[in-house]
Amino acid sequence: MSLYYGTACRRKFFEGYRLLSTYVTKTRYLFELKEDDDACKKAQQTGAFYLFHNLAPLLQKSEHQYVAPQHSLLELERLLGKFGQDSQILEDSVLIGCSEQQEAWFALDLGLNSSSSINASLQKAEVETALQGSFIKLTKALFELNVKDASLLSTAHALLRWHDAHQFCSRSGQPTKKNVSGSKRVCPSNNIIYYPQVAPVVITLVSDGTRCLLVRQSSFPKGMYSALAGFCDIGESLEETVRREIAEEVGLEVDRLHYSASQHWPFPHSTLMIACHATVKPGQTELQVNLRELEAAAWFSRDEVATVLRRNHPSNQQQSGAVPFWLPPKLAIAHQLIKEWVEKPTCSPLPA
Ligand SMILES: NC(=O)C1=CN([C@@H]2O[C@H](COP(=O)(O)OP(=O)(O)OC[C@H]3O[C@@H](n4cnc5c(N)ncnc54)[C@H](O)[C@@H]3O)[C@@H](O)[C@H]2O)C=CC1
Ligand SMILES: [Mg+2]
Repeated sequence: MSLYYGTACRRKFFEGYRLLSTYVTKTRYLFELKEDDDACKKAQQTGAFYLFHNLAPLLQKSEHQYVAPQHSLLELERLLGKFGQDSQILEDSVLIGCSEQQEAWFALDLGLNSSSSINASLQKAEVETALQGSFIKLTKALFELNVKDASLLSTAHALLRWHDAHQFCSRSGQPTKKNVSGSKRVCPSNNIIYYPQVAPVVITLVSDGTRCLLVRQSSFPKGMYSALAGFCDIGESLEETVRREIAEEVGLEVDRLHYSASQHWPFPHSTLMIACHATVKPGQTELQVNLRELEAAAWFSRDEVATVLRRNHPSNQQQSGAVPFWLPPKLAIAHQLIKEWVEKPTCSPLPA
């Protein structure tokens, strides 16, 4: 390689290699913890724990924003001791990631009563006082945190909820047993393995070239419009789901579509949001809104959407009186999709 590459190129190659190496090392470490119960137990000794109570994460208020505090195993054992509990509840913790220095991160719910734990759940208010924080519902917490913590807590929430809801084998009816990391549950009577489930959902911003289509479900917060979303049916490709959802919900046929990005979304259950841009043929834009699915759907110009993005907050809407609706918050992939459309009007579509 040195024969053909100059010094700058070589440096770049090795810098790239170093970066990749850190990521690969971390990924392999997490893989080992998921597979090896003893290694995972060992990692708990030096790891950090994020705490939940009935699926609400513990947050502490710092100067300008909320932070998700970490606790060591020792601190947790002290806390449990203070409330007269033994450490068995720690068996319910789930692995959610690790730092670059290979400090493993776990999540533990102190309020859920799992079948593997003989402990009664801890009282929320007492734990909040002891830990100088508050357990805040995820629907609120996510929007108060930085992106890294929001993503970590949303993973933790999804995994804790999945374990809470899958404690019994659907074939034998017997209690299933979680492995130490929480990457699976096994039924001891028939060895069936259950893995945490994710439901794929496509979210599509439809455009006719100059306008984009925004829709409202009756369950959305008042005044909020978003892109079209829908769960993938069994047997469908993503492209087929996009075409079906758009036809079902607004009666349009997709001409072209291209993938934009994806995001894990914890509401109402764990979904993988797959975001796409789609176009319909000019002249074929008449909406036939399916009122069983949507409350409203309408075309909006780029200028209208850009204005709403600039003022995007429900309270700003009331103050100004001029903005007729608002859009999902920055954290939601719908927001990114709409922003992308406003900012990159000329991105070239691929055939559907
Ligand atoms: N992160 C973001 O930016 C956004 C996320 N979303 C999420 O997308 C998801 C899907 O959007 P919808 O328009 O509601 O989907 P949808 O158009 O497929 O309609 C929902 C209906 O689909 C059926 N369904 C089929 N498979 C389902 C499954 N695995 N789980 C639950 N219901 C299933 C149910 O009857 C449900 O009432 C929602 O969970 C919503 O939270 C929606 C908009 C923005
Ligand atoms: Mg939908």
